[in-house]
Amino acid sequence: MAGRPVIIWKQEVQRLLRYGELVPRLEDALGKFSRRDSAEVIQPVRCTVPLQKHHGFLGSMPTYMENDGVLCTKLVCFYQREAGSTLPATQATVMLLDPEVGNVKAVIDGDEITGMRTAAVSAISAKLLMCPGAEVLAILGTGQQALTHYNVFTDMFPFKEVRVWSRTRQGVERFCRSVSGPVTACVSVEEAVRGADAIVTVTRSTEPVLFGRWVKPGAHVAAVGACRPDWRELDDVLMKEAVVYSDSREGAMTESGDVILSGAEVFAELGDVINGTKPAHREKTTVFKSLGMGVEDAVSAKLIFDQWKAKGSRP
Ligand SMILES: NC(=O)C1=CN([C@@H]2O[C@H](COP(=O)(O)OP(=O)(O)OC[C@H]3O[C@@H](n4cnc5c(N)ncnc54)[C@H](O)[C@@H]3O)[C@@H](O)[C@H]2O)C=CC1
Ligand SMILES: O=C(O)C1=NCCCC1
Repeated sequence: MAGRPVIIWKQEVQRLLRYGELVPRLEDALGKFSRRDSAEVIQPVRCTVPLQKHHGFLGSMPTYMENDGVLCTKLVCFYQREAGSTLPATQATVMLLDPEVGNVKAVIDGDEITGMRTAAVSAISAKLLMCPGAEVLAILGTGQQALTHYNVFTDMFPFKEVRVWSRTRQGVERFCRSVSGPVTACVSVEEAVRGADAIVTVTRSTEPVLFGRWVKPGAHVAAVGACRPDWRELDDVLMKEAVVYSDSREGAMTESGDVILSGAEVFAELGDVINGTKPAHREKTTVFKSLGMGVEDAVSAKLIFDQWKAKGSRP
């Protein structure tokens, strides 16, 4: 019989997961996903159950990577919170299973994984699609994802200025206090994004907050929020003018209001660019529409579990 699953809590995940190791594994996983070889990766579009009374959704994200011996699923609840709510926008748990026997090997806190792997994939999109010599980054939103995006973007790229905008002054002030590097607080989205080379949208908005008329031609946008078919963060002008990339074409066509409601075409997946089967249009305005994928959680969970076994849990 299989032993009991190990439980890996948030502090352990924070100790074990490092962008330097995570980013190359995510690039590899995105490439494998886009090859659509079912002997390599099986990852359906997220199955979502509405939690109508609570204005939320339960998402189930199973993934099997046969050659890597990884069987994993994430359960994530995400909500449309009232302005001012102190409850989290998302809560996640990741389970790593033994594909041969079927037992759960590890139950891992999913919040840190979701924060770090989402930001790391956005940074990969910028690595592939942002114009060379980018100097200004703008972040719209000041929650969990804003923080992980700030950390990995400033780690991977030499921005001269990072601007941040939130709906509330308190949100921006809290964010500025929580980051370890320089940041410029902005009072409007327009002020934050005018002239920016890279823009990250990490809000819970269900209406467009970023308008194409403010976006510098050639800028790269990583659009992370609005993960329901009737939710928006970007307007039609931006969606139609930009070359649109996504993590999963099927995911974008099923879950992204920005893609579905604007009628924009998804030009390529990030994995297609990584595999060299589609070009990276760095010279054009680009949008990476992120929905989040099970393969990203699966490689993160394997990395954490392998590290946990090698280094042991903290006494
Ligand atoms: N693409 C992906 O893989 C993932 C996407 N997400 C999505 O990313 C977004 C941000 O997530 P977290 O940072 O965890 O949430 P959070 O609740 O920590 O932060 C959300 C931010 O959005 C702001 N906000 C809320 N309503 C707004 C509105 N109507 N207009 C403008 N700003 C508004 C809040 O003030 C806050 O600054 C959410 O939409 C979430 O569902 C989260 C995880 C993974
Ligand atoms: O991939 C994820 O994890 C999520 N994506 C969309 C919103 C909630 C979490």
